[in-house]
Amino acid sequence: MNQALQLEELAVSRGSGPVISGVNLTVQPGRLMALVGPNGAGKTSLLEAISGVVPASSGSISIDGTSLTKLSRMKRSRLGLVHVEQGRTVFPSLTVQENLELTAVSAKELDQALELFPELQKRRHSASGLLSGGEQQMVVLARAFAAQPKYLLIDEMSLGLAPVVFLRLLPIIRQIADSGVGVLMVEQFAQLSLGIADAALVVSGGKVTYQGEANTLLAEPSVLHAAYLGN
Ligand SMILES: Nc1ncnc2c1ncn2[C@@H]1O[C@H](COP(=O)(O)OP(=O)(O)OP(=O)(O)O)[C@@H](O)[C@H]1O
Repeated sequence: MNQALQLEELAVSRGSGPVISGVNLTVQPGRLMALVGPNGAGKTSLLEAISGVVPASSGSISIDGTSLTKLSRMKRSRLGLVHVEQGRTVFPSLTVQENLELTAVSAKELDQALELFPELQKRRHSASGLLSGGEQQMVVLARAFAAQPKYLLIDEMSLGLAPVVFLRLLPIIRQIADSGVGVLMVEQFAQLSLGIADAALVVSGGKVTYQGEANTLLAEPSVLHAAYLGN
């Protein structure tokens, strides 16, 4: 069986009309793909179509050979697809541990998720609303990891964070991929996300304008620039 999150000729329409078309991609377990592109390119819409927040207008989505295209959001998550949506926050009155208990498969997964974040272990019994913005994003990420995803979609983890705080999260996202999770990460800080990624996908104007090794884009900024411009 083909172990991967796979999209074939995926298209998405929103109120304004088509926003994504003809997307083909494969994310394998243990691999990290950075999805970058200009504002309004359709990156969030693409993640939302994969997890089932919005329907795909055509094309197919599958994980490990099982088609997701017609499945509800809940069924997709039961198959191991976890989506950290843009602007997702903690439940502030719940402690760190209680936030993780909402998704953790068992106490073992909860502890494994906390092991990724020594900062959170120390604050395990603190109300999450009392944590810093960066620590709250760690709770969001830990909560996603505690759900034991096979494939993880992460949308703009850096939103509202100082770059220095985001820099602390990047190696943890790499660690999550190295533990065997396939990660597709949308990020406005293209260079930083490409720096930890294996593969890159650039979307501009709703179409894929680059797909390949992340290193190639880091080594050739002109290729990245051209892809952003839709060339
Ligand atoms: N809920 C919605 N209803 C109608 N149109 C939408 C909706 N959300 C997004 N769009 C439109 O879809 C297009 C793609 O937006 P999307 O948010 O997917 O892009 P993006 O690449 O994630 O942008 P950004 O980097 O600014 O978040 C835009 O033209 C946007 O106006």
